[in-house]
Amino acid sequence: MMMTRFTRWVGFVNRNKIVESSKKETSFRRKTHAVKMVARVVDLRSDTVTKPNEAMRSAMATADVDDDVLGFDPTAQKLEMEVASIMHKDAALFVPSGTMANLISVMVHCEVRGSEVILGDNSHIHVYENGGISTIGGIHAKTLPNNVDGTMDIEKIVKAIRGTDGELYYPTTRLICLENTHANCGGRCLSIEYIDKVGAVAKEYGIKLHIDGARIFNASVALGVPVHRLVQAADSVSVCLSKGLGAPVGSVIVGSNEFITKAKRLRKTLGGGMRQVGVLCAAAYVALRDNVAKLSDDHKRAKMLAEGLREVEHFSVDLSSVESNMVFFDIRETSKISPDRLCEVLQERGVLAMPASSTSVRLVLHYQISDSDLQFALTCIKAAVEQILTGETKNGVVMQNMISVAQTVTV
Ligand SMILES: Cc1ncc(COP(=O)(O)O)c(C=O)c1O
Ligand SMILES: C[C@@H](O)[C@H](N)C(=O)O
Repeated sequence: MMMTRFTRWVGFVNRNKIVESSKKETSFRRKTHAVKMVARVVDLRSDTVTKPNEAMRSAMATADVDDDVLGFDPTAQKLEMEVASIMHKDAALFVPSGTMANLISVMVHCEVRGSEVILGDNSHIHVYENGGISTIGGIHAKTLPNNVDGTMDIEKIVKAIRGTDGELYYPTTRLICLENTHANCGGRCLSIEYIDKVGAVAKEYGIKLHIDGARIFNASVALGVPVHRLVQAADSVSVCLSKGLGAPVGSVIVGSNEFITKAKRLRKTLGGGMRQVGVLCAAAYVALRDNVAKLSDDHKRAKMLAEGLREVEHFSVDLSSVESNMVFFDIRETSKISPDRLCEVLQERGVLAMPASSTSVRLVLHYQISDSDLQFALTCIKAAVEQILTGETKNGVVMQNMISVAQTVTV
């Protein structure tokens, strides 16, 4: 399960981060720190790894701010109005994370005790958000199988809906959650037709539709559909600005005025009411303004990467599944190469990647990955496979791009 591997892998990367030795050496070499530096790091672990660019930092430094709890922060309000307008929804609310955005959205829709939400068994809300909708929201999750394209069978959704007129022992379904693009299904895009059909089911049964739109702009660009049309059927959407758009922090929830009013109160309850939050919103505004247009390049590079990976005989890549900025590839068991080992060797070579399962690896493109980074990563991947197959030891290998720099520090 990616979650377990993901957590383990993050721990591995942190433990092995090549950092300047802080220990003052007492030996004759004490004036010298041997710092193993990797001259270049290409980070393909996720699109959450982007760092704020100069325009974002400058906007943060000069942001017009005020107390967003006692009144409103002008920059937060500007961002919220912009996102609401783009999504063609009444209102919007800035929150610190996509996880909180989803939790608040589900809790508002399912505010009556005994509520049930229908969601995918491979959805981010179900797999990676600590079960917050249950542990904090007291909401019952009814999971349905996610298909490889990120959808859930509509017939199964209809069958799963339990109304207020149900048996005394049934919870009441009040919400359906979709995810677009779908992270664990390889960044696949849910079509307008599918979303509209699910929306029609929700309306027919008097329940709500929430879209986890952490990468909704990726879906919009990949499908060539305006984002507001893609979310038209949704009662609420959580939009991550800190993924492919590259903001350092933050998501925005959009919905009706009534929904956002309730969401704002719940955000405070959950500790998400922030004071001069305009510092963060200023960067998010730059991300929204500048980076949507760059997403198509990420998608192109994802396809180029997938094509390059197909040249490695031990890998299998389904090119048709690469619809946005993610590439998942399988490693053939006959190769005896494990995803963990491959990612470990790649890290030594300056490429960061994430195991997705016991047989697959995930690579995620973002606007801070260049064409040259892509070629470098492919070269390192092929070299890493060769290294593992030939059993060369770490010491015996001239680590490509690995340099040792003796840094003399006068103590
Ligand atoms: C599909 C999806 N939804 C929600 C989230 C949660 O966002 P955050 O990490 O900001 O809590 C993520 C990843 O982070 C995601 O990939
Ligand atoms: C793993 C997950 O939480 C994160 N959203 C990612 O896709 O990297």
